[in-house]
Amino acid sequence: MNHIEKLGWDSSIQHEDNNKLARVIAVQKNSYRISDGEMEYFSHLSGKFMNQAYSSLDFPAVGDWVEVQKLADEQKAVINRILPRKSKFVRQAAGTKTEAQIVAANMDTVFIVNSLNHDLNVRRIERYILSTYESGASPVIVLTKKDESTPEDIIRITAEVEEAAIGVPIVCISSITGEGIEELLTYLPDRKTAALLGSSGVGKSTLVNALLGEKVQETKDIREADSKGRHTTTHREMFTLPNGALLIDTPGMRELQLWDGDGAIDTTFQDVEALADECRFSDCQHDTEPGCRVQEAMDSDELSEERFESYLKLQRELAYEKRKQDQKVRLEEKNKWKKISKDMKNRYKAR
Ligand SMILES: Nc1nc2c(ncn2[C@@H]2O[C@H](COP(=O)(O)OP(=O)(O)OP(=O)(O)O)[C@@H](O)[C@H]2O)c(=O)[nH]1
Ligand SMILES: [Zn+2]
Repeated sequence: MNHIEKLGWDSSIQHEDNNKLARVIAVQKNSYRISDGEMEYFSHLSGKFMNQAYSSLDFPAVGDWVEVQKLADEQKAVINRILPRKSKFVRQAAGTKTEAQIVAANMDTVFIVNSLNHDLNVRRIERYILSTYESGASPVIVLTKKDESTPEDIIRITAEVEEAAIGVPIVCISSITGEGIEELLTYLPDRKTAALLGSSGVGKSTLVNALLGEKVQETKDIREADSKGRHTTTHREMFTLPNGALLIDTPGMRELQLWDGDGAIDTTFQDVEALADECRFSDCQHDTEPGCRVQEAMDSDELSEERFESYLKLQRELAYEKRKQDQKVRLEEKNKWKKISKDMKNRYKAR
């Protein structure tokens, strides 16, 4: 097997020189740790790359495949470009600015991690499922801390989640006792990439350690004892598991804003969409129209009102985000041309 295949490279994709390929395994402040499956390199972006990067989405993220120039003796490399992404999980960065951030790239599966024992919010899970479909990956729901939950709680919570996650696998695990880990591994085959996503404290890093069989990720208890007061996973990283799968750990997200929404809402809310298809009027607003199948389903408790509310809310939010993005794209396009024309003027002056 080729070295880069160990990192999940799909060898059916032709590349002029496999020796120039590497995968981003960690993003630090101004550098990227990359691997070619044999060796790790500290790398930075080439000048040309920097000149052509206009938005945060143009910069490398964990899981990205990059084309590089290696300086093997020094374990350093220069990144020349990012290869097209087959999937990417995008979220709005913290703060108020509309700046998108890629949390993980080129993953096959997203593990939506939630803890069974506190603060489980099905509406938030719906949001994550939607974003996962948007990302181009398949969702799997992981409910952690099974060892701290009663069998009754597990049954009740799983049923609740099932209702909001139609067709999405659900796995209950404990990283302490190892329960459910075997089942989870069936979603983590050799050379496939998965990303762990979920709020802070749900047990992502503990799971990584359990899967690796060693402590590589600092977990909360250690961090709390740490006098420096660090309290979140500071560097997200990609790990190769003993079975050959690749796993991306990400820092906990407080909130998840929606990004782009093509078709993802239909998949996430296929039950609601199927009902809506049966309304008498094709432009039914599911409000007070006669022959509304959605209202009928809510009256007979076939569909929960909370789920329908959530559907409407996410739809509104998507429409809002879409407008905001369109505006941003227009602005970026304008700035890009401004920059290009300035570059040209400078070059002209230099002659
Ligand atoms: N009982 C029990 N506790 C767990 C389990 N998994 C994680 N924990 C505990 O939950 C706390 C948070 O776990 P972390 O792994 O640090 O959570 P995280 O999701 O990585 O958090 P961030 O890095 O902030 O995103 C720690 O105290 C863990 O020991 C589990 O399966 N059972
Ligand atoms: Zn209707």
